[in-house]
Amino acid sequence: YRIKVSALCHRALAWALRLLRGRVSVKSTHAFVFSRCTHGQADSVLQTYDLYADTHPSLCISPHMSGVLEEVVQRVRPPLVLELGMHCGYSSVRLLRLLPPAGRLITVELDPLTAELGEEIILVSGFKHSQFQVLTSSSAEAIHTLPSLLTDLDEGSREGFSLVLMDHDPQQYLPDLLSLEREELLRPSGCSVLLIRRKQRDLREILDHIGARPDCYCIKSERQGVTEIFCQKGNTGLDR
Ligand SMILES: C[S@@+](CC[C@H](N)C(=O)[O-])C[C@H]1O[C@@H](n2cnc3c(N)ncnc32)[C@H](O)[C@@H]1O
Repeated sequence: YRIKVSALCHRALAWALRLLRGRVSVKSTHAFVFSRCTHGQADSVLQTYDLYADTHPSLCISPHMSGVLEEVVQRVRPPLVLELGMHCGYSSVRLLRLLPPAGRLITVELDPLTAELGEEIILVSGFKHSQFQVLTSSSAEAIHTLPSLLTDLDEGSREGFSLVLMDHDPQQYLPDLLSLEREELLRPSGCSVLLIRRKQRDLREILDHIGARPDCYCIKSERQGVTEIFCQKGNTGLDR
């Protein structure tokens, strides 16, 4: 009983602190993580982020969402991943940590300062530029530059992305998915697209579209605010 009360008190205190501290601050998130984590250790960087998010407002994906994300990365073992909405690099580090040895992440962030600080955190986590690339632009602009970027990669990666994480602007989810399809950037053998839902209505438009295209898409799972859709030309709609 005492443990339950103490856990409740901790949660109430964390909630009150987050409320008092108000808006999300990229600089304060970066400064906290940079100064307190053990440099070179991705696990320490993630733990420090979690500590920060306990008592400050944060845009990073939640621990439950992280669990779903990691499960998908371990299952898909993607050689090439696209992340739309890098923010301070929290989900980027979660992705990079579990990629196969030759795996590569391309991550997109609209805000230049956020992109710069997020990139520094990814480097502090011990990852190298041979493993990831940050594109500082809107997702729509980035997608247009991707075909030429992919031609410089190895043969396996040139086939396209086998995992895409969308956690940027929900109004862009559908237009960006359509652009990725048009530019033939999704791996023909199949691509998992993870959609982060923060508000109930976030996915309405994209899910309507997916429902109307069973030849190309199926919904694989919807858990903890993360929806996984599987895209494949000639999809039979059967569970994979
Ligand atoms: C919710 S945060 C992403 C959090 C991140 N996935 C994590 O867990 O650490 C959304 C980020 O997407 C960026 N963003 C918003 N609209 C965008 C767009 N159209 N293109 C690229 N980035 C965008 C924002 O600047 C913000 O940093």
